[in-house]
Amino acid sequence: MSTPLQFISTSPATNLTFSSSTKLLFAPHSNLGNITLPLSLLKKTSIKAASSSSSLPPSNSALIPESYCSSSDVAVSGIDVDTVTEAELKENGFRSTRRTKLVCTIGPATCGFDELEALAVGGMNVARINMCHGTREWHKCVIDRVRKLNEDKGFAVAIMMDTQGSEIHMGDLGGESSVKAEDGEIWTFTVRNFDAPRPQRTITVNYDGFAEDMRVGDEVVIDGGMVRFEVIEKIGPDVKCLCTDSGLLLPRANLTFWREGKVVRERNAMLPTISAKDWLDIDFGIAEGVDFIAISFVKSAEVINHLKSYIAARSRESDVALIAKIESIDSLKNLEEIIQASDGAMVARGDLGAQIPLEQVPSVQQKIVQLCRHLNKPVIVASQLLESMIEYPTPTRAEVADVSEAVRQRADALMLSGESAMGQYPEKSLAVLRSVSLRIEKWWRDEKSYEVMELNGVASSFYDCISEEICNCATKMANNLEVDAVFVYTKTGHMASLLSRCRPDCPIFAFTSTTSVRRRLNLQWGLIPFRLNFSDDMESNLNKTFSLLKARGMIKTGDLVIAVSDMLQSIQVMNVP
Ligand SMILES: Nc1ncnc2c1ncn2[C@@H]1O[C@H](COP(=O)(O)OP(=O)(O)OP(=O)(O)O)[C@@H](O)[C@H]1O
Ligand SMILES: CC(=O)C(=O)O
Ligand SMILES: [K+]
Ligand SMILES: [Mg+2]
Repeated sequence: MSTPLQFISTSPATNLTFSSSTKLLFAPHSNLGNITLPLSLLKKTSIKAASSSSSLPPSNSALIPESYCSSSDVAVSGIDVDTVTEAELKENGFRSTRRTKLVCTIGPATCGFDELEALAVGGMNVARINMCHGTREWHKCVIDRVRKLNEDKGFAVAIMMDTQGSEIHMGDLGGESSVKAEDGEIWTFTVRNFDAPRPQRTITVNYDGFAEDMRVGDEVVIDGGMVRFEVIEKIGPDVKCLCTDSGLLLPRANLTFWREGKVVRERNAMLPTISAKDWLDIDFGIAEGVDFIAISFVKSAEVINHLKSYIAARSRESDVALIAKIESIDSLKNLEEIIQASDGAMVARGDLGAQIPLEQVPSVQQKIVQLCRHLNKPVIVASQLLESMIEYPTPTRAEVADVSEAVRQRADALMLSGESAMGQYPEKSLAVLRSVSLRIEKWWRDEKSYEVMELNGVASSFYDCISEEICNCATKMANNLEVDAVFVYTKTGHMASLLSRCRPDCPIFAFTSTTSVRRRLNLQWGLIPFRLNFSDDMESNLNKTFSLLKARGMIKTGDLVIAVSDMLQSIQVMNVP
């Protein structure tokens, strides 16, 4: 079997002049040095959006002027472009666009239209809803709002639904947002339900076998160590515990149990990964057409495969991607097969840090990030990235260092949890993630000092193998020739992810004909996804793209581009005519 492999150099490329493209390389970016003034960055964004279309008046409620980014605009131009990326490209040039993607958990602090819009303008690529909290009606409302904003304002925010999972957790504190437990206090953990108000210093637990399974002397660890108790007495359904480490108890916080210095796992092992409530939430997610479902406390590849066949049976059209949350000891034991079976993974450091010693979390994070890249699956680093910003407007130095490390590891995406769900400074937190990402990405490009990762082959067929080689070569050429962008024409998104996996120095413009593929690509490092109708004729695809993007001021004559496609399996190098 032979597949035609085209290696075309179109005429403008035969006399390549690098000077014009290299000038773009390190365009000064006034924001980059500023990681402690997130507010000014957000202001800058709104000015930027307004000024890039100078004839339009700035809108006061919307950060991007309405007429600048209306969906009719998008339709007329024949290409769906993310208005936030477009503004960023125009201002900073290709080389300085952000490569690391940002996920924001939506909660009471950010569920309003204005707040959601501010996050989208601030660079949110994916909105996460956590089914541990809130009602399905509440989540539906958030999904509808994000969709409406995408439609009206030309954003491309994808939606990720995160399942509750069936680990053991506390009840909801009778509506209180938090309760303080102090050292030396005696609290009761119980499986009883209360109709009347919850008695003082009483915590309900969702696991019926709780009182039976506990032993005097066991340690009860809340939310991975935010609060600790020691079991002192068992009385029927009640377990009396002494608080040994004071702290705030949050509604539905996770519980782990330690005996003789080790996590007790037997009882967790008996719980299903996907609970009855999770199945209903998954049905809801499929019906709402969410882009990603993140599965909490995955223990094996089997559950992912099972869910995939369930989704396929329920809806042939559905192409929801499954993200495996790595947050338990069991998931670490079966790491490779779980990631292989999934469409991506999340390093869920919150619960993970409750199950393994905290000092092991950094090396496990690096291992998961690297493994995901080898296996060509997007990976999200999550939890406590900017925890102090729930309360304070600036991050700690240690938090900035943690974010930097995740960017340096070249994770696909970073995630905000409480910072954006219920914190006081959601937009500032996002601005910090954005500016730290940009700064570290630029630093690594300038230094060229990052370790070159030898990537193993991932192809499962000869055809795939060709695609993979094309992407590896295109990346090498793009870096050596210092091109402005790689263009990829991809139906399924696969070739775009193979390019992303190589982490090239320039951004990747990914053209795909379906909206759902485009939104899914939003999670992947360095991809700028566009929706475009294209044919099998690369020459006409390129001409069409060039004229559409030139008309929008996103590229200009002379820009150096490498184009690859998964229809023709070709590589072309050219200057924009
Ligand atoms: N939809 C929501 N409604 C109310 N509060 C929420 C909502 N989503 C998140 N929160 C708040 O934000 C906090 C952090 O959110 P996050 O999604 O990280 O949840 P979590 O409960 O810590 O657990 P996990 O991420 O492990 O499921 C939560 O503890 C909760 O207080
Ligand atoms: C995100 C999540 O579930 C965790 O960190 O535990
Ligand atoms: K969850
Ligand atoms: Mg978790």
